[in-house]
Amino acid sequence: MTRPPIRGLYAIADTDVISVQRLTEAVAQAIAGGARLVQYRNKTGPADERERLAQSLATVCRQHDVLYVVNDDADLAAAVGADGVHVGRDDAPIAKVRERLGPRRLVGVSCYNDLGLAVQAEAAGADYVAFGSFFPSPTKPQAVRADIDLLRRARSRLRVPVVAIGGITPENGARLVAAGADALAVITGVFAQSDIEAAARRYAQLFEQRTDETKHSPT
Ligand SMILES: Cc1ncc(COP(=O)(O)OP(=O)(O)O)c(N)n1
Ligand SMILES: Cc1ncsc1CCOP(=O)(O)O
Ligand SMILES: [Mg+2]
Repeated sequence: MTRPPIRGLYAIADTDVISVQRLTEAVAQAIAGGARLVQYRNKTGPADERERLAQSLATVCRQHDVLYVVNDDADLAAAVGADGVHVGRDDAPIAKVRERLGPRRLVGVSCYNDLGLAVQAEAAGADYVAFGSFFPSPTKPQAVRADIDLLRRARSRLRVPVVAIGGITPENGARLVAAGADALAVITGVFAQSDIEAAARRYAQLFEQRTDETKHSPT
């Protein structure tokens, strides 16, 4: 089966934002709203709970043919049959993760505001790179800030898909898509909302229109 493309709403299900009791249902709602990728981000839970939830989200994502990525932990990603793992500067190096997961699973890499890091990540075998935070993030207020122009430069320099993250709303997200973001990674804007499905739909709609800056009017 061919894998869906890395494009659209990338919903990050963070257990600091959504309770473990509601997590699986919340992810199902985000998918119903149009999320095309899901990441499981659990920085604090005990090991048995982390694994149980990782498995539960794997099942929901598989049922809906949505890409499923585990944050930080390649062993957990492999254990639950996830599509891939996302790693940053405090996590295992790309080569180690690739060795652990083999050639078929996705490896996503945080590149913050650094195009050079992304060029290196692509050369090292990353399947996508992520930049941000583009806006103040309620989840990671101390995150380094990235400039929207970075997306344009990344788009023209890289072949791998480019993900934007950090404080993204349906309003400010349109500018990121227009500048070349293939996917918008969102926590608060989806999972801290009372109607998760409706919130997800507003992001998904940003990918339904052709918003890129090369768009031209008919002559
Ligand atoms: C899609 C996406 N982009 C960036 C991050 C951040 O990863 P990292 O820098 O490793 O920070 P933590 O999320 O682990 O705190 C991400 N998780 N997903
Ligand atoms: C994990 C991460 N890395 C940079 S910002 C961020 C958090 C994004 O969450 P939110 O969508 O709530 O700003
Ligand atoms: Mg990490």
